[in-house]
Amino acid sequence: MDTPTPLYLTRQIRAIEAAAFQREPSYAVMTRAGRAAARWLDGVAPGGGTLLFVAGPGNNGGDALVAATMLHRAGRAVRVWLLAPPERLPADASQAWHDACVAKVPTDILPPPAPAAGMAPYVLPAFPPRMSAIVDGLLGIGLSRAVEGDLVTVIEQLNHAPVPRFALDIPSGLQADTGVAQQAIRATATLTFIGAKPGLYTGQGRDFAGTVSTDDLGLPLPDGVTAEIMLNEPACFAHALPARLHASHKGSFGNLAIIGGDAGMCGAPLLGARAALRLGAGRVHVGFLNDAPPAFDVQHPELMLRAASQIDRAAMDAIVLGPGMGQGTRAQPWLDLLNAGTPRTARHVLDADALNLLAQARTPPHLNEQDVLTPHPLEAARLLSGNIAMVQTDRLAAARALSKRYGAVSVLKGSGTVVAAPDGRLAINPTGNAALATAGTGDVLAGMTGALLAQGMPGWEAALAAVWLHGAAADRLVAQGAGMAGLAAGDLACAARAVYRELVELMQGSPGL
Ligand SMILES: NC(=O)C1=CN([C@@H]2O[C@H](COP(=O)(O)OP(=O)(O)OC[C@H]3O[C@@H](n4cnc5c(N)ncnc54)[C@H](OP(=O)(O)O)[C@@H]3O)[C@@H](O)[C@H]2O)[C@@H](O)CC1
Ligand SMILES: [K+]
Repeated sequence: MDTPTPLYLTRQIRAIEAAAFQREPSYAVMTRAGRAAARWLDGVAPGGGTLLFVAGPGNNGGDALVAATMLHRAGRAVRVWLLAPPERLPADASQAWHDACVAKVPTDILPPPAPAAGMAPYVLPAFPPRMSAIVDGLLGIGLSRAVEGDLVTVIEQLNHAPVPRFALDIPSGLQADTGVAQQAIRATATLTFIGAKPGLYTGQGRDFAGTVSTDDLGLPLPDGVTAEIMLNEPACFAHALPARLHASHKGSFGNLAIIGGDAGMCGAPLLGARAALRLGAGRVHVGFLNDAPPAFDVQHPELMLRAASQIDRAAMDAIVLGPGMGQGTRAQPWLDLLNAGTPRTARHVLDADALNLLAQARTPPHLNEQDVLTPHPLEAARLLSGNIAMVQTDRLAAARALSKRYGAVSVLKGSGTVVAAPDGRLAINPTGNAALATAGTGDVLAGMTGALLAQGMPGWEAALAAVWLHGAAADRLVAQGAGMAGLAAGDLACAARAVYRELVELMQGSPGL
């Protein structure tokens, strides 16, 4: 199994670059970036037409110029639009411009976009005839402020061109550390240099970056740079997946209770419980807060349904609090039981209204690194006494702050779910898609997390595995034609089971489930 992919913040990429520039000329590194880009474009960009390279005022434009020159020399039809005065380019980009001119690459120098939109809108020239793709070398990790003025119009026009767009390093306008973008190139695919960046995978990154490939340009990590953020891949959690020995019984795979289901919301804990069953929990109980709990689940009579008050808390290995729980008087005592001084054995997953109650708690409950919080951005904002914009502006920082404040693993849901541990570990999940934007998928995730905790996985690995499997299940369903629109949360459990089985087979080399 591959080692997990590290994600680097801009300051770390700069440190790697700086160390490299001590050993070799910076233009040699740019040449490698341009060559990597040329090779990549040769493989992914449609042939038979002109590749339009759009180069900006910095070294990202330099990468584009080097790639365009190499492809031109190799006989591909290219054209470069330089949206900056050549005499003001930084040294390496200037060298790349010089080399492009010497090689007689077809180029046009366009007026630099003004920082504030003028009276007349900035209109790009007509695209080259038979243009087959646009290569985005406008802005890279040197993005220092929001995209404004004429550049907004330029990006809009490029985004409207009816051809694929290929971004070099990062789609122009996307913030590499956070995945925030007001306006950015909407790329079909991105080739990122030196190391992958978190902003390509979370927030708006997934929508703008398309398929991401990485070329490390052969640069080693210098002393003092360590990966603080990982891409959540099986290598991050597979070692902790529960083993399933032949001589085992239902007690070997844990007791899980899902507590919730106040009046009118009985479906939520059932969704979680069904998913937990499919992820291997030994016994799954559902404790309903409403007065008339259903006697059994027609779809899954294996589940044990009862009033929440009849759940034997001490017998549980894991408890999920929150699906359909509401914030009524029957819900609060379940949170109070988490106060310091109240003994408990079960690890807890807190979801939905359990999180809203947690946010209102006067005395913070006693949570630890074996417990998992699964907020969406609004719940996270409440937990951090902030607002959604604050959370979404830096999802990594928000997830880290949640874990620090509450002492538990936190799973900040949304595009590019972020998982944080109280000790500072961070991961971004690459699986999942917009089909998950439907009611009940959060209940399913909470149930899956509870199932893995009940089977003894540590909090960090259980959260990573549940998030990855949940997203991979949605990806599989969509690939099979179930969605994007219309995927039902209840569809996820069996797909997650199939993905889980394949993962275990991959790990063990034989059917494990
Ligand atoms: N040197 C090398 O050998 C290597 C370089 N590499 C490549 O270089 C890239 C980094 O290059 P870079 O540092 O020059 O920054 P880049 O992203 O091109 O942009 C800077 C320019 O944009 C401007 N600008 C910023 N924000 C703006 C905004 N909102 N709206 C408008 N303008 C804005 C900014 O202006 P300023 O902030 O200075 O006013 C400045 O002029 C990196 O992503 C990778 O592709 C790698 O291949 C490794 C080898
Ligand atoms: K770019």
